[in-house]
Amino acid sequence: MIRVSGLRKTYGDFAAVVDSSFEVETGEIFGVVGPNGAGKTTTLKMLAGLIEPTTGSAEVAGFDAEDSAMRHRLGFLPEESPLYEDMTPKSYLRFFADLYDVPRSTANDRIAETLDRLELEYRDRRIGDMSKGMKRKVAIARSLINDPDVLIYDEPASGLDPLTTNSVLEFTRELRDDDKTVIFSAHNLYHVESVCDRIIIMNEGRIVARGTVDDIRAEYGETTYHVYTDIDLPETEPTSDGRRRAIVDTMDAVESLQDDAETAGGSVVDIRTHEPSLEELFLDITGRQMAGARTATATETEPPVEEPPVEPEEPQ
Ligand SMILES: Nc1ncnc2c1ncn2[C@@H]1O[C@H](COP(=O)(O)OP(=O)(O)OP(=O)(O)O)[C@@H](O)[C@H]1O
Repeated sequence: MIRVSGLRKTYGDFAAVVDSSFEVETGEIFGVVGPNGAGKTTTLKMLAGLIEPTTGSAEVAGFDAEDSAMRHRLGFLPEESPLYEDMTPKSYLRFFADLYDVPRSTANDRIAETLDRLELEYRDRRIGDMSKGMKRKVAIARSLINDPDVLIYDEPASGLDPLTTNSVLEFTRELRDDDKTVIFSAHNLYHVESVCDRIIIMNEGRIVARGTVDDIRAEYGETTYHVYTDIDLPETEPTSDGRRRAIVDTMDAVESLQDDAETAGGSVVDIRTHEPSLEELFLDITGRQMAGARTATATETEPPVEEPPVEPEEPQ
């Protein structure tokens, strides 16, 4: 449904997106994550045909992203989406339906169904008098008014209360059942992990990891074992609930702790495996890269070490 190949965007000498390639299947929810300035919004805008790539190509729903025909197959929800505050949700959505030439009766049915699914209350209220969560729901309904195949959601649930956040995330998950393809970008990685089938992690314009969260965990993460003892050992630290715990990364280390506890007259009372969350993987992958970049820069800019002058050898 989406095919991105060698996409690159430069502003003068600065590369915001570098050689980005990925594919997204129909019905998939595909996450784009990365730290501030990683190139996520630039990527989403190139997919939405709002920014022209410097090189490379993006194909969306069978069209080149720059082809205006693609816009009819796309619903784009930008991070900031100002609405016409004096309109009611219904009149606002009808207005957008007209722009897409959706017949009035189809539009009315679609608006009612989408607002029902989003559980939007007070539909006759002026948008300007609505809460932030209600406004976001109206913007989401707008993204669906043309019944698009592809949705691009940039921070759909940012700044919403937990209840509204859950409802927006659940709504996004359900889009999969309608065979919609969703590109989903958010800084809250628990949201990303709970919604997305596959993700890319971007850093400084490049894709630095890709796959399911499990794939990324298998490639970059490390399972650790949290071993609790009923006796104080040099390897253990006190926990906030008054127990003693050691964190180790091999089963041999777990067995060695069991031996040490028994030798000291105690025992291991609990062992828990800990798989890194997407948040931990993200911090590890991007943190490692930034540390690598710092080391490289330091090496490049370090002044050459001055050699002590070589004393001429005394003739024998
Ligand atoms: N029009 C522009 N001119 C110059 N630089 C730009 C322009 N648009 C974006 N950039 C730069 O490109 C880089 C990537 O920006 P982008 O907005 O894509 O990042 P992002 O990953 O979406 O970040 P955030 O999470 O903060 O929204 C940033 O360093 C940004 O300053």
